[in-house]
Amino acid sequence: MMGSGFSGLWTLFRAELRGPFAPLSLAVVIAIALGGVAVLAPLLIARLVDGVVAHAITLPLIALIAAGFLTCALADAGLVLLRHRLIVRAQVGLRRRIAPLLFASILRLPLSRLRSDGHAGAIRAFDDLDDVIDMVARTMPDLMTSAILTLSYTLLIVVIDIRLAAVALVTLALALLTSTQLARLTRSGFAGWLVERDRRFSLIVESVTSLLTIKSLSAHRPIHERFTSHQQAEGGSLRVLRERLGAADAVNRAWIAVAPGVVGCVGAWLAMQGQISAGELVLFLMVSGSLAGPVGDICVHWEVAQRSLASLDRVSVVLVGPEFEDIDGGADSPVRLNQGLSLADVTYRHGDGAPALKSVTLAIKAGDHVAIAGPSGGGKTTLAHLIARLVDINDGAMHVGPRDASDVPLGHYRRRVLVVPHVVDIFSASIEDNIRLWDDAFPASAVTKAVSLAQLTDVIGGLPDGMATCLTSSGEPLSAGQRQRIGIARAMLREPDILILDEATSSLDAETERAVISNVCRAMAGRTLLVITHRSELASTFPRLLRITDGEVQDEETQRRGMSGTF
Ligand SMILES: Nc1ncnc2c1ncn2[C@@H]1O[C@H](COP(=O)(O)OP(=O)(O)OP(=O)(O)O)[C@@H](O)[C@H]1O
Repeated sequence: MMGSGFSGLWTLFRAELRGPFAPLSLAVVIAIALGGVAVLAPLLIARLVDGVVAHAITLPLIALIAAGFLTCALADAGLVLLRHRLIVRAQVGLRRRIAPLLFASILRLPLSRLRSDGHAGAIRAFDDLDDVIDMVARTMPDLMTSAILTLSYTLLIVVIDIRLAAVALVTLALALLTSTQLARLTRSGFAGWLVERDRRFSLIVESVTSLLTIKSLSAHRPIHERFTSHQQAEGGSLRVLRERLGAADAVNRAWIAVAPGVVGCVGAWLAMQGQISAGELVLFLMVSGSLAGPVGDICVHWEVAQRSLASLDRVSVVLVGPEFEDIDGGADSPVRLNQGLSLADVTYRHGDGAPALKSVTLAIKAGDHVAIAGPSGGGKTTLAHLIARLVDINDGAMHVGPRDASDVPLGHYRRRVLVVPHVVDIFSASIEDNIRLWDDAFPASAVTKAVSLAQLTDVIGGLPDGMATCLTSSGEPLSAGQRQRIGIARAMLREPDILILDEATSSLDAETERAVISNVCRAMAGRTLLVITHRSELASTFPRLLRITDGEVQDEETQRRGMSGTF
């Protein structure tokens, strides 16, 4: 029932969460005690009824039974309170430990996975995780408590009268069976609904982050219609789900409602025959009536568990899926990768499409500065991502010096080989944090130098809060070109062995671009620099030009060969 995702997640829970499971075990012990307390009240009532029938009732007996009830009620309330506290502790503990693991997993997912699944799935994984934690910490103990109460009441009615017990148990078993079977159907309904919910969520996020485009193109109406159609699709899947849940609930309640009638009639007949006393009949009716409560709860908890299991299927793919990158590998490695780069017969396809790079063979010597140009869609960014190992090559080989690039630990490789994209991701944080990316290992002087190389000193100096200025996630108050220079400063701070600028200065005016590129060339003297550009003036300032057209690379010498470093 619970699939391989469950076993993987369960192993993780067990390995990581010994602490939070301790309160859960206690909650189970309390559930057993609650089962014991629950049967005491009907026993006391039966004692009272039998006393009345036998004319043996006395005031001390009434007082004793009243005191017994009070004790039961206090014990029950105390145990329930304690159980809730333990469950909340377990829930909070599980969330505290598993959510960071999930976040770490998401950061380790290959880019191709995130692209193909869409970002909403990864973001929503945290909601899915909350569902799963609720199931482990709340639904399961609740289910167990209901099962223990059911068992206690069942034992009691079997002891009172086995014939009546058989009648009651058959009706309740039928209720359980049909409702749990129907509830299982709701799991696929939940899965369908979760997909539609994510689609709607993605549209909301994309629309909010693209407000400028929507406003400037007056596209609000069609976008709104798109939302309405997503909403309708989600409503449709929610309706299917609710109908299934409704059917399960109706059948469950019908069985539970019919059970006391059947038991009452058979019991009255047995009492008429003198086979059971009035007290026993009252006790039986009370206990079998109480039995309906936990049985109904089992059905409800089972339905809730179906939703959590649908969430579990999704979160286990992200949390314990097979594809993760070892981005911590070689964290302290001093090995430099400035030993030349070569690609032999390299082919790369995005998904199942046509190859974006076709049998590319090229060699770049250590310390070379090379321009890369070519028509849009030719494969320049793909080559950059491949060299930076943001994607894995399908065929062929890539070497850094004598070593196969894939033999270098990925984390170390990515720290030494950097790409600056033309759209720079900005975090809602200070400029300094955006450049450091919260890495305190860089000295302040290195940050100042990186800022200066990116021609940002005056820009930041002109802001009232300087480096402490907080940016929004869309980069305000910086201009597009200033944001690009934040990307350059990030790279300069990290002093890579191989740096690829992927149209990283495309938003700058010609003069500032010249100054930034000149600084970068100087800083990268003796290290490898690849500059992707659509500007022929910029490309012509490099001693070597690679032209990429339709996935094929042509190596062109520029007329200005020999000008490296004199940009
Ligand atoms: N994630 C992706 N999934 C599928 N195909 C992709 C993906 N990224 C790029 N492609 C395809 O790969 C080819 C090369 O794209 P690439 O981005 O490398 O071109 P480019 O030369 O950098 O273009 P531009 O100059 O416009 O930035 C294109 O045909 C593009 O459609």
